[in-house]
Amino acid sequence: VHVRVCSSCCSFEDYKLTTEWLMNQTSLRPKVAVICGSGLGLLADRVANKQAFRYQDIPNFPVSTGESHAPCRDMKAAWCLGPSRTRRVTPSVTFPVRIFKLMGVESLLVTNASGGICPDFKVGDIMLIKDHINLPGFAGQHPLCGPNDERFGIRFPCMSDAYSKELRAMAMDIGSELGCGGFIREGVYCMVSGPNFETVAEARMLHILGCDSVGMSTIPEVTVAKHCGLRVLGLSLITNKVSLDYSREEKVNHEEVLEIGKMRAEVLQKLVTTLISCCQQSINTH
Ligand SMILES: O=P(O)(O)O[C@H]1O[C@H](CO)[C@@H](O)[C@H]1O
Ligand code: HPA
Repeated sequence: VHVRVCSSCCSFEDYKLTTEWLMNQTSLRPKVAVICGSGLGLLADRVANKQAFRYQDIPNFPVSTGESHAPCRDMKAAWCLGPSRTRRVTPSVTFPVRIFKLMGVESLLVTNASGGICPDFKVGDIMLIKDHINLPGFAGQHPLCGPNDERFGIRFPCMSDAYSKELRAMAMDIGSELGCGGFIREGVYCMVSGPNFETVAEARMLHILGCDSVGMSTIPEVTVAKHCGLRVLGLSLITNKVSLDYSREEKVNHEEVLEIGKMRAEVLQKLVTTLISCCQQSINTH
């Protein structure tokens, strides 16, 4: 398995080859792409007009190496990346994002599971990601490290508006129409590298830093998407409450994360499918 160290480790020709291969395999040209988080693979089941590819069949695509902490996710449906065995800090997770861009995608919907830090959040809430803190990025694990390819974007991209305000407003409206406005929130997502869940001291630090939820993914994809000019919407399902208190007995585990994903699958499916058509419409009318 060839694991790329950062997005610049692939040449533009590598990206082009993969794009051309995919475009020769399908006549579908979606404008919206979706990346599914842990336990959220069912989102792909509702995609109409599906054509599925296995990662290992796609030239240059990062291949998953195992059950956990693997560098990529399965491709479940057209321009819809299925859930990981966990995508995290390994930068090859961003390879598909540039392929989306070259294939004509304009908006990216990312979903993930995360632990709620904001005391007001409840398990099962859906947090629209308003902003993020890229902790691995601070430590030098950044998907845009290395030489910059101007054909994708500029050397020093602005990230202050990484998550589209317009798409967030659209998600809020759709959520209310679908009757789930009561558990849609907005907040700041923080990425840690994992794979362990946070200690109480770490969780307290994240709280002080202004994080509303914490997970181990998404920011590399969003950073690369923003760099190459995609509009991004991030939906984070709060699957557990992060312990900010030593007296709390409950212990978080991955099974619980997947379980809550299943519990919210139907609502998220409806939300995401409606969002896809509204995004598509807003692109068509621009
Ligand atoms: O971010 P996604 O892939 O949804 O997965 C989340 O769930 C896993 C932990 O249970 C971690 O990988 C965390 O990042
Ligand atoms: N911490 C980090 N990642 C997570 C969590 C969490 O509590 N829940 C789901 N993904």
